[in-house]
Amino acid sequence: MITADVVSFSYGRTLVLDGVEVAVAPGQVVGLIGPNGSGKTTLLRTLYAALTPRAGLVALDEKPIGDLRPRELALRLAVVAQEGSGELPLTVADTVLLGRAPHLTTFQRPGRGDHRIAAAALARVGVRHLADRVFAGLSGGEKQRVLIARALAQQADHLLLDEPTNHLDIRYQHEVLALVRRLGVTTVVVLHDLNLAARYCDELVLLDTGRVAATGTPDVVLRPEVLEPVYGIGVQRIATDDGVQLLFRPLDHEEKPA
Ligand SMILES: Nc1ncnc2c1ncn2[C@@H]1O[C@H](COP(=O)(O)OP(=O)(O)OP(=O)(O)O)[C@@H](O)[C@H]1O
Repeated sequence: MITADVVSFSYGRTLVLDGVEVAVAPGQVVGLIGPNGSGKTTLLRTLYAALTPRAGLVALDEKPIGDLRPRELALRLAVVAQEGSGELPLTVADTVLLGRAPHLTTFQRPGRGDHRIAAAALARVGVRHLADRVFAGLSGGEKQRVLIARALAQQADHLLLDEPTNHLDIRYQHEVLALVRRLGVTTVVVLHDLNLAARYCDELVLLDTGRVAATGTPDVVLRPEVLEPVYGIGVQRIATDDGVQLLFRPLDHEEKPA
């Protein structure tokens, strides 16, 4: 379980998170949604201790995250961040093997079991054929899938993902999020696509300029009266055989005479 308890954070004097509360129950997939600059990435970074809140507490199973040693944290929490993993001249196979590092002692090399786990992680995101390629030479979508494979190889019981569907084609947007759901690990995922959020998240946290504007199931949060004031866009909600779908229209356009 991961919780953010009345978390505030500032970059310099600018308050970017203001008393944010998030609680992710074991095995739950919680989506962080909200407009550009609303604080999603900043919140995610406080959840994996890359940023220290100015006030409030982030805890993993009720233990303050700041009290966990880096290796302990890496065994519990896998992260697929926006900033990627640098441009080290590593092969894809070696990049994914890095996910095994927290399971090894300082001078221990990955063993056969680690290679098997890394290969299985690559297969799960459909990029096993890229194993011998250099990571830096991959397309954006291929890189994204490899970074997700690295997180899977880490076998942590918490997973934090910042826009994991960025760069992915439509099929892999769904495959990756369906896979995340199937993993059954406690997950926080930043998503821009609200229809993906509707389909794959148990709960959503809607941020608006650093505050929680709404929280609850997709059915509760993804309503025109909730979304329109936050995003400033017209929202139509349609019930289909396949669940709720949202359609969007620019408000300005509608208000202007033809
Ligand atoms: N390193 C930084 N220094 C100063 N301000 C920052 C820094 N990183 C982010 N900010 C500001 O903090 C606010 C929240 O940014 P954040 O990246 O968390 O938003 P976001 O919701 O993830 O946005 P997006 O949807 O555009 O990715 C923004 O106003 C942003 O300009």
